Amino acid sequence: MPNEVKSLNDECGVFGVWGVEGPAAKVAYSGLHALQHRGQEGAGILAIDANKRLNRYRGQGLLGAIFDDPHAFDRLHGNAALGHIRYATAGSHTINNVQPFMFENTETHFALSHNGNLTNADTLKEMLRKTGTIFQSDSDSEIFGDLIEISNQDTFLGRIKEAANQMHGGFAYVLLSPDAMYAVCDPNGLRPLVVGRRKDGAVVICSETCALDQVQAEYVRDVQPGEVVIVDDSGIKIDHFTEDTELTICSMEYVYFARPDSVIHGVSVHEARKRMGALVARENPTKADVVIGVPNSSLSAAMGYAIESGIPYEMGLIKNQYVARTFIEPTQERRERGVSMKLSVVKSVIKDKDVILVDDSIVRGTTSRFIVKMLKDAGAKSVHVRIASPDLKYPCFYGIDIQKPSELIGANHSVEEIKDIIEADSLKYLSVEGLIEAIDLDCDNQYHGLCTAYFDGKYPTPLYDYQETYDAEAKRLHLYEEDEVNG
Ligand SMILES: O=P(O)(O)OC[C@H]1O[C@H](OP(=O)(O)OP(=O)(O)O)[C@H](O)[C@@H]1O
Ligand SMILES: NC(=O)CC[C@H](N)C(=O)O
Ligand SMILES: [Mg+2]
Repeated sequence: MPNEVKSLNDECGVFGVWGVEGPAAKVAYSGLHALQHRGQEGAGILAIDANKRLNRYRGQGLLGAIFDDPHAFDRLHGNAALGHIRYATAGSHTINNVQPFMFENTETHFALSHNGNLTNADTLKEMLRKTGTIFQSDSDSEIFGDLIEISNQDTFLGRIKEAANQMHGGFAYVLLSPDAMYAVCDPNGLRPLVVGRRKDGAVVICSETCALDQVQAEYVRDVQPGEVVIVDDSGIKIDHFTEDTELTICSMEYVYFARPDSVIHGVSVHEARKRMGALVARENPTKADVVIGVPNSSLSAAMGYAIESGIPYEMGLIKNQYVARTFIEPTQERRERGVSMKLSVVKSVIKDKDVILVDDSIVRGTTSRFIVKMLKDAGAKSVHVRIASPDLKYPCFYGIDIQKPSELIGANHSVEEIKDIIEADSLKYLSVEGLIEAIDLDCDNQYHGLCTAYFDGKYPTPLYDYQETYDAEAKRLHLYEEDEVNG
């Protein structure tokens, strides 16, 4: 496994490219490299050769290490390729679950890469099992391909649409067949997916615009909820599998997951984070000597906080560049070890100072508890923790690995208790209204275009297979009652 430390699990990255002048697999590799922050558990690239055969190379760990094998690209010929970076939300951490998945039983063979999490995967698997489907993995992602294979529709596009209508939850899929590349986005657009075009005419569909930049592709458009985008030698066509759509893209993409140089639905992630930091400062004015961020994800928010408050921004924490993200790590023990190997204090910045520590989120509390202690050990007079997103109390079922409320410190403790647990002098979060204002999507639906369920429990869809377990655990943790009290 990679030398990776992350407290919030990432979301998976997908990258597809059609019509490259030259080997498409190399373009996919570059694109996936820019998406590595979205998952560190495994990666794969598949290419379609001149004989329309699918060839794949995949492995566990970081992309660079997997493709360091001198023979990795030996069979990856052709002008179209599909890649995936995995961070597991469903299924085991095994090589069988590393994507792209290949489907070669039908006359139309194809491959797929998925970012998201299906909320009715168990029900669909049960149904598929009865039709005789033999699964190649225990991941939810392959279900789309299995549904396409059993569909009776006449055309491949018809089969894609029929299958997409049976799935619920978060899904941003890219599919590749010898005839075309397709992008399919769930009716709420929970996960990001963008289309771009290179100078050689090749079309790219991937999770974030930072990967478009990496492969010199110009942004064309975001894939919208319910859409099927079809790319073939005649160009890009837009279709849809449903018109019953409502954009509620994951707000955590803006808070934490996406790279700051990405733009999602017209909003720069870096600028949104700066506004989150500025608003948390405005909502909770506090006197202090320095503002510091927690590299990497909260640096934009810390800058925004410093500018708004007028308190100098300083580099109080250093991140070891050879250790990766913490939330993404699959076990708590590895997360804790990860944080301690990852961050260190610049003592001259901290000693005898009242410090504002800005982080983008508290999930399990591993990171903040550790950092506050480090800052105090380095001589900080006081440490005021400011979180540039609201208190994270509710699990996510759409593609982030926080499915159990019991894992979330915010679900189990009040803000006052969390402040004591992390031994901070004070602790404040951004309000949900502040978060919506900071992201400022150009969307006037009831959700302002965002899924904020992790903070307010307002899930934009039914939870299907997860509903019963969620209800039981939420009741046990008194989440509903607390919200009623809070009005
Ligand atoms: O409360 P916790 O469970 O510790 O999780 C929250 C922390 O995890 C994330 O950073 P992470 O270390 O994953 O990645 P980063 O280096 O990209 O900021 C996030 O930015 C918080 O710092
Ligand atoms: N983070 C993701 O998008 C995960 C994809 C898929 N659900 C898996 O577990 O592999
Ligand atoms: Mg962080």
